[in-house]
Amino acid sequence: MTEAAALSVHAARKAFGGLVAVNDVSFEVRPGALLGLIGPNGSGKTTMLNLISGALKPTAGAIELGGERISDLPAHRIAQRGVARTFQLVRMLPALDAEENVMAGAVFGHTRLWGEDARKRARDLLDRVGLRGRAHVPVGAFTYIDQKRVELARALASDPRVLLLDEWLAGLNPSELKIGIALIDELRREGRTIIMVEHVMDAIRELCDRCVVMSGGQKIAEGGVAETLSDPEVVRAYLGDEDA
Ligand SMILES: Nc1ncnc2c1ncn2[C@@H]1O[C@H](COP(=O)(O)OP(=O)(O)OP(=O)(O)O)[C@@H](O)[C@H]1O
Repeated sequence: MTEAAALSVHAARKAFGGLVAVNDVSFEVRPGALLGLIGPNGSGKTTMLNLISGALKPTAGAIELGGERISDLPAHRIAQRGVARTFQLVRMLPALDAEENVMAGAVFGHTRLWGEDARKRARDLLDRVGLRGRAHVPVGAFTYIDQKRVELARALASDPRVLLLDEWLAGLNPSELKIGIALIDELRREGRTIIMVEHVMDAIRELCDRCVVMSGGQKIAEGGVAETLSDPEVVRAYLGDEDA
């Protein structure tokens, strides 16, 4: 890897029996960059995020965070080193209120805070994602976009070095989508390092510095967004039927 990479993936491979879901994929993310990870359904994107976060162990290859190998570590250690994520299907503790859910991120993640410090961080982040005054509502009572906001706040609560967003914009209506894109844009502007798996191409075009395209487990293209999205192989493998 180059010295400057925040995260680097070296020939990562994940096989589920005979199915190679991620097939020797390599890429890097520079500090402060927002990388889009795109590709058709089943191309291996979520598996790639699972390898980075440690939810799955690579069959081969390695992943480094700031030059240190993390791919041998269990998921909770990777979280402590500074990788936080949101999930394709929101995962939270529905009986707990928003503040408690976000505090959980502060307590278990990278920059560990306790007690009042964690509570203050949680309140600030809830304000930040647009949930001022709703800290004590159980998240089970929230609308879908508001649950997504809580999940984002939870992921941010540990001040992660790399944030992984797995289709965070999926399922939002057009006006919610604008709000969601603006929120991610704010994170980008404040210099967060982000990898976003996303099918919403407008968001990829608007937000990402670069993108990596996967198809059938392999990386088929990588580069600046405009040039990558006009690559004939990308259009054939993905955009032809998804972005018409
Ligand atoms: N735990 C697992 N066991 C077996 N096969 C799996 C497992 N997880 C994923 N797969 C398979 O690996 C392939 C890649 O799946 P993955 O979810 O990573 O794709 P994706 O690009 O994220 O798709 P989508 O855009 O639909 O979310 C698929 O064929 C999927 O069925």
